[in-house]
Amino acid sequence: MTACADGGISVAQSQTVVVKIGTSSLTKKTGYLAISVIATLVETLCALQNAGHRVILVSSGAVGVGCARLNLAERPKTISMKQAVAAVGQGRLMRVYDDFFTSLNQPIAQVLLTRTDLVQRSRYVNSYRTFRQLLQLKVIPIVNENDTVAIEELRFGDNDTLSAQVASLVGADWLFLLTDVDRLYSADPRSNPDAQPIHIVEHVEQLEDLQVQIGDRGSQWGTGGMLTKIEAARIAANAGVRTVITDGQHPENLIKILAGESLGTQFSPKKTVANARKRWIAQSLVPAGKLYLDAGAVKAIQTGGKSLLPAGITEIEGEFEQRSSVQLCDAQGQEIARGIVNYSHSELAQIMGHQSEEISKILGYTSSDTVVHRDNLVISQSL
Ligand SMILES: Nc1ncnc2c1ncn2[C@@H]1O[C@H](COP(=O)(O)OP(=O)(O)O)[C@@H](O)[C@H]1O
Ligand SMILES: N[C@@H](CCC(=O)OP(=O)(O)O)C(=O)O
Repeated sequence: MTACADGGISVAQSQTVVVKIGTSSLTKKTGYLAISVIATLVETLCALQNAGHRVILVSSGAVGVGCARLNLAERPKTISMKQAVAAVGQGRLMRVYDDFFTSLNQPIAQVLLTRTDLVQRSRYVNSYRTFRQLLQLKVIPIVNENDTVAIEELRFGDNDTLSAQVASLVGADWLFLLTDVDRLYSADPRSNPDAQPIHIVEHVEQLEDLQVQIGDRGSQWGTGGMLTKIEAARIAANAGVRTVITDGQHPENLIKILAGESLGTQFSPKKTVANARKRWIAQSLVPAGKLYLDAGAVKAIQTGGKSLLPAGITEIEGEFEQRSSVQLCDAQGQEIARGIVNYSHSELAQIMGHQSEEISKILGYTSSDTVVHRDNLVISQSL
């Protein structure tokens, strides 16, 4: 990759590209499919695939298309209704994609994920292998959340986050978020006509300094608005993926952006990236509890790169088993790290504040000298 004079990036080699398209771009105000957008999207993805890139499409639209099919005027409010409507829409959506891709002789695959699929390490690795195999077969996987079976506590909830997790899982080079605005603005351009366009974001944290106002409400059919797109860009940047928020009405712009044109808002990836296992701990696992630490333990973890010992724990919150993910917090409740625990909450209640040598006397056995080993611990600032 080389930097262009206008700030864009020019790409010569084969890249792994994840493209997410939102409901607001796939459907018209009437709720019916935006056929010309889908046709251009399909042509663009096939062109990228034929140019030697590996392509994954994350497509929303199951709920929106299901609503149109059932003549519902607004997005369902109850979970069971949403799940039923998504089941109607997902099949139709894939039928349309298959017709378009087949006319360009491009095989596709449907991959429906729930958050649980990425929480368990073996399923996470298995999902990675499936994507790798599909890409080797030159198939374009089309991913969506498995809305019909996902339970509330273990949902991605929005496809921006899902697409970033997929980009991190497969080690993508690019994540494109296609939406109904052409880029990020200093405020929601729908309600602020004076909002200023933002072309490049070197660090996601910089948005706070720039005082960018991010509406959390999406369009009529969209889910997360800009908030979830920024969160997706943060997850992707931490995984070394470059994110671009760009206009869903013009999917053909993807080719221009890959060729170096500066369109949309580009988020630079981090230069040093945590390894895949640490990213899985920080981004895919859902914390089941909190451990509050004394100042000495906070310092040992934050600056000393040490494991967490029982002596440094002052309080435990939540009920969890061994090998669960927990948040490690300072006395003020601020998260400083995340990690996988070697003891359950009831075991920790007995050994907290004690020296590691006392564990076997208190519990009658020792699973480990550490509560969270440093290999299973990720500092929050680093991600
Ligand atoms: N700072 C901002 N810059 C651009 N758009 C914003 C901003 N804050 C909120 N938005 C809103 O986010 C919407 C896109 O989110 P959403 O409707 O969820 O899209 P999608 O269906 O593509 O995921 C835009 O239509 C816009 O009104
Ligand atoms: N999984 C849902 C989409 C959820 C979602 O994030 O929607 P959007 O904000 O339009 O990208 C569906 O297929 O309807």
